[in-house]
Amino acid sequence: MIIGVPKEIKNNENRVALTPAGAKELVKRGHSVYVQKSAGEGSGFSDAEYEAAGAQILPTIEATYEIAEMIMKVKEPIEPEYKLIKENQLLFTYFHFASYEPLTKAMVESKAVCLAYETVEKADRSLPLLVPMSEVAGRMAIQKGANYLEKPLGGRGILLGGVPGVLPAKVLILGGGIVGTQAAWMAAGLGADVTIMDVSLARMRYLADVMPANVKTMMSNEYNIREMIKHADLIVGAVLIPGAKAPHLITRDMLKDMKKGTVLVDVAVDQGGCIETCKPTTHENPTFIIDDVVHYCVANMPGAVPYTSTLALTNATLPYAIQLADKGWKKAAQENPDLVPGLNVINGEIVYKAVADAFNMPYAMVEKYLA
Ligand SMILES: NC(=O)C1=CN([C@@H]2O[C@H](COP(=O)(O)OP(=O)(O)OC[C@H]3O[C@@H](n4cnc5c(N)ncnc54)[C@H](O)[C@@H]3O)[C@@H](O)[C@H]2O)C=CC1
Ligand SMILES: CC(=O)C(=O)O
Ligand SMILES: [Mg+2]
Repeated sequence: MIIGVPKEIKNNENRVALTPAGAKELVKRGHSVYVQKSAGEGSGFSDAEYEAAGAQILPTIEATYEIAEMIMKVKEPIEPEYKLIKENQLLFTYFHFASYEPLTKAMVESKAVCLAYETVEKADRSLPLLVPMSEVAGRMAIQKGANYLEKPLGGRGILLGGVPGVLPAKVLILGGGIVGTQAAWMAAGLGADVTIMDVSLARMRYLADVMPANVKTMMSNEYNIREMIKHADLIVGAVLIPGAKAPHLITRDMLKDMKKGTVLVDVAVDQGGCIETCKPTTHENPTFIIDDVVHYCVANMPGAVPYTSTLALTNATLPYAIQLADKGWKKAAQENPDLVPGLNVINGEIVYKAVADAFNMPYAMVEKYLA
């Protein structure tokens, strides 16, 4: 198969979808790998390293899309890329369709095959291609939150761990999945007073077992959330309903009940956000303030730590990329059920129900393409 790896063009997105080591694995199997010039630079991989691994370097993004049967990317295509995508081309990347209707419509119109990292799902319901980036973003959420709690950046001016004789900050985490768990470990390690809210009792039982004593769990419902936000210094949004738009657990009217200088880090912003007032921001302009509450809503947080993120992401994606390249998407999905829910759009039809529902668009059963 001919594989193309374009350079990411989203603001401060320094990750790349394939390392030289990954390129070598694909080339060894007889595939042709084309990497756009300097695509790996932000992650510390030179064009020469890709060439040494058997890949070929192309000068432009246009040439990379033009030649490829499968495009391997990190972030969802953004507007300038829409016109480069070809009918029947396989796109293997994050999409987060339910949060952005123009992308969904553009991919339907392209008649490409969109296989979304974030909805590839194993039999145990885990999301193997989301997990590594959620691990990164969960850990970063506390680094960022601690930073923006500083007074000159708009925060309350409170140190997460406190000091002897002064109480630590209160960290509230909405959603105790991968992001929430990693955020809790980091905040707890710094000495904060942490509460994780989730709707899954089983998950909270697990968390109560493994977390240190400064992490508590609490059922997530509107009543409890309204009470807890009054006392929180840092709130991390980390809920997910796979493929769907995130529910708004914190609504506009709740901001007035928060303390001045509270910091909100809505990691779930890529699925639309679980805080109503959160709108996607960039690493260049990561925050805005509403009602004296600092909002941090960067949709590609791991892009800022590409050395870690590119390796973590490609460790997970490469085995699936190899199956797709060896067999083509249809046979690969027939033989590996993890890939089936990854299919979101095929030949102009939405085949992932939560995406179709998000925009009241028509939905086709994916099975029709796998027969
Ligand atoms: N902004 C960024 O750069 C990044 C964003 N993300 C996003 O972070 C979000 C969370 O991802 P993961 O932790 O991997 O998901 P996950 O599936 O591991 O965890 C989600 C948790 O939310 C819980 N939940 C669902 N409804 C809830 C409710 N009403 N109240 C409280 N909890 C609820 C679930 O029970 C589950 O434990 C996703 O939207 C993901 O795409 C992930 C990586 C990077
Ligand atoms: C998961 C995701 O959206 C990211 O890593 O940017
Ligand atoms: Mg994202």
